[in-house]
Amino acid sequence: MSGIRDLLGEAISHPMLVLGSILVLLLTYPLTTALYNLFLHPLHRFPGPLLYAASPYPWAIRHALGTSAFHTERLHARYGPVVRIGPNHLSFTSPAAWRDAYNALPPRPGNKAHGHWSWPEMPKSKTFTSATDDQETSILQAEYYEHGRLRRALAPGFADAALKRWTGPGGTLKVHVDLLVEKLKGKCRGDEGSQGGEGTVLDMEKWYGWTMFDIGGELVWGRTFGCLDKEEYHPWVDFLMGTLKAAAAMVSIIYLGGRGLVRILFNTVGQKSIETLRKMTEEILTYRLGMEEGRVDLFEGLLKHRDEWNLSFEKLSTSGLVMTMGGSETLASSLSGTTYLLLENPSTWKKLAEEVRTAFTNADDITVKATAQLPYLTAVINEGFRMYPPVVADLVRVVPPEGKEIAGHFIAGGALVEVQPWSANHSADNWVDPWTFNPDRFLVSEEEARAAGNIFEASQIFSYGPRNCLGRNLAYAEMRLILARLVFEFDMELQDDSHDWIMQQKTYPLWDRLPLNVHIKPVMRN
Ligand code: HEM
Repeated sequence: MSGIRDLLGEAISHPMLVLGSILVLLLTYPLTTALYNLFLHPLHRFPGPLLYAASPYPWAIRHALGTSAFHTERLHARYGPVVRIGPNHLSFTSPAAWRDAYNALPPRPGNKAHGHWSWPEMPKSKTFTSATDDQETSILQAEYYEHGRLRRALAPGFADAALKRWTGPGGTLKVHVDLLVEKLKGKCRGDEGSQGGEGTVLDMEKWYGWTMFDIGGELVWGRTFGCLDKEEYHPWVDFLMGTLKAAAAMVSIIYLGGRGLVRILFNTVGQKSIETLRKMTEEILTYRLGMEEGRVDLFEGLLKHRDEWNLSFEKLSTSGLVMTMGGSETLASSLSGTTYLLLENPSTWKKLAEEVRTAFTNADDITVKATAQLPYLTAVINEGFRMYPPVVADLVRVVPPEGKEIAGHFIAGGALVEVQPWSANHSADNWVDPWTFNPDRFLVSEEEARAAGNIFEASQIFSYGPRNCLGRNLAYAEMRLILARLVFEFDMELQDDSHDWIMQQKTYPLWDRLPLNVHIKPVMRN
């Protein structure tokens, strides 16, 4: 006994031996974890690169760098419709996966009452939705019961009656589209008195962004941000867009188990930014709260329940912020992406111009209702959504404890699963020539398209199921109105420096859009 004690004492007193033991321990843990992930983990049979199966680092690093969505698509092209992109993380591309992972779960024994303990839907992964535990939740992060309540409260703001009011004559949308067109014509005129016959080169990405945030400001906060007028982003919008990269990095850190570190970052270096955002939002929200009751906008539904549900100032701020970003940033992407795709494929622009310019002779006749009758315009929008989905990834769900079948595979409880719109929308399993911008594929019925190899159901850019996008109809209305009006008013040509615009960008997982330089020239009419 004393021999062993002596031996241990001698070992501990030898610094090299102590250092060596610590090193071995440090190496053993990740090594055994990697071996477990590769050979014993419940997901070990799913295909994917060994490094991604063994360790969460490769995915996390790519996510923080904004390259994970493009890379996941390449992995699907190599490994098929299901790929293991992290030790406990699967990505799917098949349409069935949308249904299986995002729909409400059917009632099952022990789950009849949909009580608090049950899993009525696969919940969103908190790694992706909540950076800290003390954050106020918006509809995006809210859990099942709170989510249902918030969704019901917000729904009237998205109903047809509200939509008609904004899109009709004198409505917010029309006013802003008129302003956009006037501004662009002004830019083309340049010198006073010129008719703008030569046109000019503009960064359309910015013009779309300014327009969409001005509309978003009106619909959520009751006033425009004045971006179009000033031709620059409002500081609040600028600030919010600047946080996307940091948010992606936070997700990566949490993915690696560093939630504690994120909390520390929030409470130290992040404090100044949080305080700035709080102050700016306070001013905007105070203005909205001072407006008359009973407004028809996206926020009123929530305000109606303010006292009943004891909604805090923070809670209202977070909700307004999420709706502004969700409704404006996404549409700025779609308008920019669709314009780029049309101009990169001039025959599609020509076909759309023919349809719009034949249907209308007067700009005032271009309404949401009238543009809904243009089949090629709708096909262009759907194909633009497919090829440049504004939310490329990160709609991650957690499999319930008992496990679940997804797209024909049994997945163990606790696994993270997702369908990444970028991958599903570029999969050759779902589309013929997936990298070709071909709006014609959307001109036929769903059955005919399927027979030809195009599965419409695979493109779910608004997500799927009870948590899908509330703003879908509004998004279509805005896309139709703005695209039709611009095509009616202007000829456009892509500048050389904007070719290959999409693939040069990063995703966080919203697009970090680059300037889209377009030569625009007003269409001369008698
Ligand atoms: C092309 C445009 C748009 C796209 C691609 C889009 C996409 C999405 C996606 C993918 C989600 C689900 C997010 C998640 O599960 O975490 C979502 C939710 C949501 N979107 Fe949109 N969106 C668009 C436009 C809009 C607009 C114009 C509004 C209006 C403000 C809006 C409001 C919302 C709201 C309130 C939710 C939360 C729904 C819920 O959780 O029940 N979106 N959107």
